[in-house]
Amino acid sequence: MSADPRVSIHPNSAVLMAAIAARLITKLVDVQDKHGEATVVLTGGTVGIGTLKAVAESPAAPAVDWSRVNFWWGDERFVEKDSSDRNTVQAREALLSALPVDQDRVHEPGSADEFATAEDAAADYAARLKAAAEAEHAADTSDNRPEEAGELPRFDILLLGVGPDAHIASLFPEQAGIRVKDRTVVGVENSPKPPPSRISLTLPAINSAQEIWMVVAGEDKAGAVGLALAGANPVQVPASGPAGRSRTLWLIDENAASRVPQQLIRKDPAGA
Ligand SMILES: O=C(O)[C@H](O)[C@@H](O)[C@H](O)[C@H](O)COP(=O)(O)O
Repeated sequence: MSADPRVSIHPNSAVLMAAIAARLITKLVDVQDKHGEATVVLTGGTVGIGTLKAVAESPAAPAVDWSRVNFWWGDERFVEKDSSDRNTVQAREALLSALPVDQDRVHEPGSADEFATAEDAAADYAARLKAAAEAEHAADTSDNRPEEAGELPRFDILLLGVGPDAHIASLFPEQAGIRVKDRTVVGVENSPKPPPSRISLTLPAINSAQEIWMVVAGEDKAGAVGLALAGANPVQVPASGPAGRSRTLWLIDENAASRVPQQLIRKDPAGA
């Protein structure tokens, strides 16, 4: 389990999204130098999508070999595939359609015109994650190759937005999804944030990631951020649950940081 979460505070949401984009580009280049490819788990939401737009506008974006980036989503709305409500549609419009990505490496969760229920789409997404884990395991020639492939491929960076109610992905306070420990993906039928039907990685799946970046802006999130950094129970405060294997980074603006007790602001060692 990673050390305590680190916090990097930026003056406003525009600077925050540009800074996250710069970090993401650099991190993807570093991971590709080490592994030959990189895997990022994207999030929906204002900051999540705004960050992708900032990547698209960055002159440094071509430094990443986008044909060797694997894209997954932390959650998705269970609606028609081409609906503007889809996180994947918004991600394609913001960034992916402008990049030379390998479509075989873009793993979109299922949609309502492909599956009968969110639960069916969740089972399919879990199966595809497991297949990716097995392919990665088979290709691993390193000395520290694990015995078993496991259920999930290596997630190098996993981005998470946070709702005003402290939800992450589509895991909401006190709902069944945040309590699931024995599955990687769940269907959600009663999301308080519309649309109601969704697919979500579970907290154990989220916490399999090497690095988790919590990307949050706005005064309306300050309470959730304060409770999460104070270590509240993840069932009541899902944003308190994420803990990356090597790093958990809160990338927030000053408004979102406004109700975090100063002693809980453990600066990111690299500085803001
Ligand atoms: O599908 C979704 O709705 C998102 O994945 C969700 O978890 C989002 O990240 C938060 O609700 C924050 O969204 P905002 O940044 O727009 O408040």
